[in-house]
Parts: sequence; structure tokens; C-alpha cells
Amino acid sequence: MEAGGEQLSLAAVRDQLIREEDSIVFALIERAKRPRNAPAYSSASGGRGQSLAEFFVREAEALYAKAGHYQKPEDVPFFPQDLLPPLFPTKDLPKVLHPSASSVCVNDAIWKMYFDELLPLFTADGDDGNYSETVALDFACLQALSRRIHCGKYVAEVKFKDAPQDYSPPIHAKDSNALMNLLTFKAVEEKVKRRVEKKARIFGQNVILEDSVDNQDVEFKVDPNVLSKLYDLWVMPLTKDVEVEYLLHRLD
Ligand SMILES: C=C(O[C@@H]1C=C(C(=O)O)C=C[C@H]1O)C(=O)O
Repeated sequence: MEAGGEQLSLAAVRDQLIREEDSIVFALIERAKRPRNAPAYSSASGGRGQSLAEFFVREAEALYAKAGHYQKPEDVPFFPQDLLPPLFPTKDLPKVLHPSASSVCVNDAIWKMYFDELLPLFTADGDDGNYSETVALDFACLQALSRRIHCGKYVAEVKFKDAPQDYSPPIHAKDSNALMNLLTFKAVEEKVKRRVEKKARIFGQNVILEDSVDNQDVEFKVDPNVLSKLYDLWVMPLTKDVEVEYLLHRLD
């Protein structure tokens, strides 16, 4: 999150979420270049009972951690066990969140959603043998989704700061449902869904030099409806789970 310190406002955080949409749409478009490539996900593929996809994410995260990644609250590894601390100096970032933010993580749910539900919706059936490229593209998708969803920590912090009188009673009562209702803005969610669908149309079209007379048969690299479904069913609900989880410990 770039909007650190005193500038942390709901508008700034929402701007960051809008920017994250671009990363997610592009990551999916990139992954859609390859077919499903199922062998990359079978547990025999990566040795030691793990899939190539799992092996790749574990090894990539180990490298990222050594290079200084995972220092920010929204950058959460999928396999935090055994990650080494950064090998190079890192700059201390302003701490804008409650310390309990570091334990909020919904990556297990993101992992399951991505492989079990999302992949079949936007990749073609088939196997072209490009497994290592495929899992690198999956890693980019997973990271972009996870970063967006864990930005919910900042959303929750600004919402709490803007109205501590409203949030404190349900936090003390550990009332998750009341918190969920308080932090939900249906009108914002509708706009988010429409915007990601539009981004998939704009970013995912084939750009041609001739002016097209007939727009009927335009094909998109990723079905725009998949983007709005992804946000509706998974990205926004998981972001809100992060918000609730963060708020429950906000007054610890
Ligand atoms: C993130 C927010 O909180 C909730 C989740 C949203 C989302 O994930 O996009 C949108 C609106 C809210 O219901 C927000 O208010 O911006």
C-alpha cells in the first residue's frame, strides 16, 4: 500500500484496489494464453508428493523472501513456513495497521478457489506441455489475487478510524455478522463488478489497426463475465473476510 501514514483514507485505499484490478485482469489474460495443462497440478508432477504448481510457488516464495518481499501487510506468502528473512537491507515502512494484521491470512481459501473453481472457467481444455511457463503464470495470478484481497486490512483500518463508535461494540462482542453488515457497501460492489468486466473487455481485445465496422464477433482473451463472477463470488467476499478478521482483533 503506497498510501501510508496520515494519508490513509478510504478514497486512497479504494484507488489502490482499482489499480490492483489491472494486475488481476492482466495476470488472467496471460495465463489464458496456455490451456489448462492439468499435469502441472497433479501431485506426481513436482516430486515429493507435491504438484509442480506447489513446488514452483514454494521455491519462488523462498526467493522472493530472501530478496525482501513479504514485508508489507498485503504481501502474504502461501507457504510461510521455512521462509528466510531478507538477505539484503530493507527500509522500515510506516506502520499504519494494528499489529494483529500480520496474522490475518486467507491464502488457503484463495489457493483452493483458484485451482478448483477459477482455472477451469478461463482456461481452455487441453495440454500443450508448457508446464513450467504455466505454473509461473499461475503464481502471478495467485500473487495478484492475494495482494488485492489482503488490502482489506487497510480498508478495515480506515473504516474503523472513520467510525470507532460504530465498530467498537461489535468488536467487543466478537459479532462477525454485525461487522460484516457495517463494512459492506453494496453500491460500491456493483460498480467494482461492472468495472472489472469492462477492463476485461478493454484489456482483452485484439488490437487491430483497421477500424472495425462490425463489433459483433469480438473475442476476448478472458471472458469479461468471468471477471465479474470472480469478484462477485470470491474476491470481494474474501476481502470482506479479511476486513472482519482484522477488525475482530483491532482492539486487542
Ligand atoms: C473494500 C471495501 O469493502 C467492501 C468490499 C468491497 C470490495 O472488495 O471491493 C467493496 C465494498 C465493500 O462492500 C470498500 O468499501 O471499498
